[in-house]
Amino acid sequence: MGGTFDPVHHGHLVAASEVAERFALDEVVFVPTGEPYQKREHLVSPAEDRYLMTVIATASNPRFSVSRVDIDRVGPTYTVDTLRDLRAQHPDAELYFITGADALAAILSWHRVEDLFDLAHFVGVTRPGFELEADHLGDLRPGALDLVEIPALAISSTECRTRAAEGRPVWYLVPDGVVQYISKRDLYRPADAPRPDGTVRTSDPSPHHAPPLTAPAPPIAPGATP
Ligand SMILES: Nc1ncnc2c1ncn2[C@@H]1O[C@H](COP(=O)(O)OP(=O)(O)OP(=O)(O)O)[C@@H](O)[C@H]1O
Ligand SMILES: O=C(O)c1ccc[n+]([C@@H]2O[C@H](COP(=O)([O-])O)[C@@H](O)[C@H]2O)c1
Repeated sequence: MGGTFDPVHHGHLVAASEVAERFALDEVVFVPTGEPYQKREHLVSPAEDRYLMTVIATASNPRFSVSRVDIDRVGPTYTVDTLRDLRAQHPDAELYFITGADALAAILSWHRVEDLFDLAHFVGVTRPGFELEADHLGDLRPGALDLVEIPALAISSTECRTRAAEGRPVWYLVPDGVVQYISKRDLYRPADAPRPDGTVRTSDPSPHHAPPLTAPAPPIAPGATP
């Protein structure tokens, strides 16, 4: 399952879990994008932060793992490269690529879309506010896509970022460890916004690499804002 995961939220996790169950998948590999070129106009958090949040969010599920293939590749992230790299790492695996209805609607604009369906079977999951239609693939490859109805969770990373920026809670939209990571790294808050302790950040979080996590994040009581 590819995504920008800025931050990863329960909509992503439920989608992965539902598809894993439906297709009896052995493993779901979350692949945070390196350079999500179609989101360039927005400010995207450093790849290492998005990677670490995804590791934290998936750690409790033995069937979930996180791959660095996209964040370690230089240049715009294209799914055709993601799938080729994963295929090289797992030559005997049957690959499925999980997308939400919104991403699926734009799939014809993806780089080398004509090659994608040789590399993986595509699974589109329902998402509140978006139509899920096989027509989005045009007549590229009949049978290359399955559509799966999942429990509707109207959660988006945009909403989580907006809430965090405004000092509103993201508890229960994202896993607890991700709430703590957002707080620890001071993600999404405007640089001049006062923190809960009254201090003001003097510089943005490092643009490319998060500092090593040498100590666990201090516990934050539910109800406190990140
Ligand atoms: N609530 C959800 N339900 C189902 N699928 C989702 C949901 N949120 C995201 N997805 C899917 O997960 C994948 C990764 O999404 P992404 O990381 O861009 O999250 P997002 O919430 O869409 O982010 P943003 O709001 O920043 O655009 C995409 O295929 C997307 O369609
Ligand atoms: O290959 C492409 O051209 C392409 C264009 C847009 C998105 N994708 C992939 O779609 C997945 C979801 O992307 P996003 O931007 O909605 O987080 C992620 O794995 C992206 O790399 C891929």
